[in-house]
Amino acid sequence: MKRETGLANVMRHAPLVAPSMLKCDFGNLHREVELLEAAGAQMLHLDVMDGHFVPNLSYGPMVIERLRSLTDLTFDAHLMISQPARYLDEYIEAGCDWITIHAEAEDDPLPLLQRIRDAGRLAGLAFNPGTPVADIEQALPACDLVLVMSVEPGFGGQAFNPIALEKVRQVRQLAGAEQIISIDGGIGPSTIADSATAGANVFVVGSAIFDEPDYGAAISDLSARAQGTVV
Ligand SMILES: O=C(CO)[C@H](O)[C@H](O)COP(=O)(O)O
Ligand SMILES: [Fe+2]
Repeated sequence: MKRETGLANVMRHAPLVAPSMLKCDFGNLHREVELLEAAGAQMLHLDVMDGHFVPNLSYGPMVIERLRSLTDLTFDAHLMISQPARYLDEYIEAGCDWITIHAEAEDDPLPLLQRIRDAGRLAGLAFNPGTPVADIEQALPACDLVLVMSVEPGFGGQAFNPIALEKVRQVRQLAGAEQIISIDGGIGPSTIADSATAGANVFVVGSAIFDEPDYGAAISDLSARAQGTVV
């Protein structure tokens, strides 16, 4: 199966639920990927943490490269790392399809976003709850994806910060209907519908999938809520 990295994939399937591999069983990654594929997941959100930009460590390009050999699902890499310019090529070579850097990690994200696009990947820019939309506005034309953090980055299982809803609304207004807007942190049955109404079309979900016994049921329920078919 050919991997789809283009915007068309999102628009065809929107809204998309992106399981966050921060909350999976790291001792059994192959099994987790199989379960997610069987559950109908179309992408994996890969949270890369360096213990410096955020106070937590997760995994890096070597683990992602091994995951790449296990699945054709779209890889949505969320780089919570300092100096992303220094490490970017490793994530490109590891097979990440969407690559998101943090606005707080780069004074001028434009050259990096361009490097990601030049590599044929989707270029994403993430920003924290404390960062105003005005700080990323200039970079919007260079972004295939804008990732609005609805928790402080670094850990799964945190409570959703509703400040993200207003930011999603602002980004949607500034960037238009075609923009991929992802929301990340504390997304679950009680927060996904409001996030969709605000204008998000990709929903990163860790706890609300991996804490559930049936990943397929969880993803179906969340997708239905995002589409407004469950109230
Ligand atoms: O980027 C992240 C944390 O920095 C994760 O993607 C996010 O927290 C997902 O986990 P949960 O749904 O449990 O909040
Ligand atoms: Fe994330």
